[in-house]
Parts: sequence; C-alpha cells; structure tokens
Amino acid sequence: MTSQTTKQTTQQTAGQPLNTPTADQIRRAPKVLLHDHLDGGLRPATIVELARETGYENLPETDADKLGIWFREAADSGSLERYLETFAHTCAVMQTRDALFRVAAECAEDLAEDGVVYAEVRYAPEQHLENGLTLEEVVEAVNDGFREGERRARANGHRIRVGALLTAMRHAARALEIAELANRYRDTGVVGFDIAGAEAGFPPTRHLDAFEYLKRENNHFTIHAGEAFGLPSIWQALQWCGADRLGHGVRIIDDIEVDETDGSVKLGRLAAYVRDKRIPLEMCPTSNLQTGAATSYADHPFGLLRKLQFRVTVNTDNRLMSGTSMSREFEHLIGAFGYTLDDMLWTTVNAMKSAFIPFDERLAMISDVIKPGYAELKSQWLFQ
Ligand SMILES: O=c1[nH]cnc2c1ncn2[C@@H]1O[C@H](CO)[C@@H](O)[C@H]1O
Ligand SMILES: [Zn+2]
Repeated sequence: MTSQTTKQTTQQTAGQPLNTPTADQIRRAPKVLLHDHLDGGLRPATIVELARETGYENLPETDADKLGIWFREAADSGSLERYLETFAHTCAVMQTRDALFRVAAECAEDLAEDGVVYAEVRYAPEQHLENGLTLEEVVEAVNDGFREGERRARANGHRIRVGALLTAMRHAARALEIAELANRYRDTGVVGFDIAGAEAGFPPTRHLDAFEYLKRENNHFTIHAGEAFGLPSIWQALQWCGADRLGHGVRIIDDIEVDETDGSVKLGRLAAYVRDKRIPLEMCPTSNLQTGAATSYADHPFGLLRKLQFRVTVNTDNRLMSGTSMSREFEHLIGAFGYTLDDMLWTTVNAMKSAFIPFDERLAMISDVIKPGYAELKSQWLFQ
C-alpha cells in the first residue's frame, strides 16, 4: 500500500501528461509541415558553394555562418516587402538542374533530421528560368531532388514523404500557366498550387482564372492570405477563389472579439465560416514576428485560435530567413502557451488531415505513423 502510494506520487511528477516536452522529445515527435518555401530553406554553406560554382558574385557574405546571420537580420525588417528582397540571393543560386536537385535533396534530409514525417514544400518555378531551364525541367529537378533526399533520410534511419506545391508569384501574370504545370505533374510529385509574394496591391482575385481552372480539374490549392493584408484578402481567397487552405491567415483574428471583462468571445461571419468549415490555417509564428504580422510569441493569434479550436497548423515558412525549424517553432509555442505533447499531437493531426495527398494516405499517416510516434514518447516515463 505504502509503495503504491509512493509509485503514484512518482507517476505524477515523472508522468508525461503534466510535463512540458523536452527539446529531445520535440525533435523526435513526428511532425507535419504544410508551409515551407524551398528557396527559403537553403543551408547557408550550400548557398556559398553554389554561388562559387555558378559565378554569382552578389552575396552579402561569403562566410557561411555570417551569411546565415545576414539572412535572419535582413529578414527581421517588420515589412513583408523587405523580407521578400532576401530571396533574390537564394533564387540566384537556384538556376541550374544540379543546384535545384541539391537544394531539394538537402531540404528533405534536413526536415527528416528534425523529425518531419510529411512535408509539402513550395517554390515558384518561374523564378528559376534565368539560365534557360524550362518550367518542366525545374519541376523535374526538384522532384528528383526530393526523391533523393527521401532516400538519404531512409539511409539515416528517418522516414519522410515530401510533396511539392507550385507557387505563382502574385505580382506576375503566369498563374494560369503554373496552375496547368501543377496539374500536369499531379501524379508525379506535385500535390498542389499556391500564390505568394507581396500581398498588398495584389489581391488573390487577380489570379481567378488559375483557381477556376484548378477547381475544374478537381485539384488543390492554398493561398497566402491574411498575412500583410487583412480580412478582405482572406475573404477573397476563400469566397472568390475557393482556397482549400490559407497560408498564414493570422489576420482572421481581426474578426474575433474577446470581451476583456468576462473573456467571452464573439466570432464575425468570416471567422465563424473559417472555423465551421475547418479551413486549415498554415501558421508560421517566427515569420510573422519578422514581417510585423504579430508582435510576440505570447501575443501570437495561434494561442487564441487553438483555444477556439480553429484548424491551426504549425509551420516554418522560411527556415533560413527565420533561423528556424519545425522543432523550434514548437519550442516557441510551448514556451508561450505551455503546450504538452497532446497539443503537439492535436496540431500535427490537424496538419495531416489538411494535407493535399489522398484521404487513405492521410489516414494511414495519422494512425500508423503519427499517433504511434506520440504514444511512444508519451509512454517513456513508464520505463524510466
Ligand atoms: O511569407 C511569405 N509571404 C509571401 N510570400 C512569401 C513568403 N515567404 C516566401 N515568399 C515568396 O514565395 C516565393 C516562392 O517560394 C519566394 O521567392 C518568396 O518571394
Ligand atoms: Zn510563405
């Protein structure tokens, strides 16, 4: 009896449910990433090497460590437009088949190393044509790179699946062409479509033809909306364009009123629609702090949206510019909101449900990979 009481006490102090996950647990927990830019996630050392190989001379630093810091600081501008200027350097070194292959392979390897089991990684093929590659050659180089990265990850004891999202730049006029490209490669590595770039002045409806085309083809797309611009952008993305998911979507918070005195919450029509329809929000906390879309982790809308059970997901956006990883994004949120492994599991299941691969594969990932992975971590204390 006495020993049982002791055991009970030990259970409660060592017991997983009450504990904040450790850094090691966060890294080992299976994670799902829906919003990550290929040209925003290069290893600094790779940029330096590729610049040397391809004769690109405009890098602001040629020492890999200093270059990594330069990207983070330059991206820390408080403005999306200035944040986006840093991509000139990464795109500049991604203009050959070999470079695209290498960057894609390393991307898959790095994500797998960080415990990501499923990722949708996006990039804009139209930004990789400067040395004469065709759109098709760009897509095939990246797809081959992802397959190579998956193989290398497997050889290192990790399992990851990576799908590509093809992005069209919202200031340009190639969205329909890129949407057609995404459709052509839908059975060979491309799982969907997106638009990105400066939001103010470039509303989603500018590219309505691309979205209508994809809907007719029963294909999937997400739209960067509600990041640097507010509710009208989100409303257009959903109600005019028919987006399956929202890239960021943080500004949906502008349609939610919290009563300071009794804490009661009132959702506007758009926020209610987003929650009722289970529209996935691809949230990227660190990126939002850098572009000024949020002021601190503790004040990030993720906390309230999670509490209100919006379908929130955790994402990296640009690992290079934000000096981040999926584990780090979770660490920040856990630090700010006291989340447990169960919260991580909840958002990870949210993300997997929202992926663009077929339903049976999503379900199998949830039941055969994600849930067993968290169960394994949660049961550790029993054997300590
Ligand atoms: O947070 C973001 N908001 C809008 N556009 C972005 C963001 N991060 C990257 N890109 C843009 O997407 C392109 C293709 O990957 C990048 O080159 C960058 O211009
Ligand atoms: Zn993005």
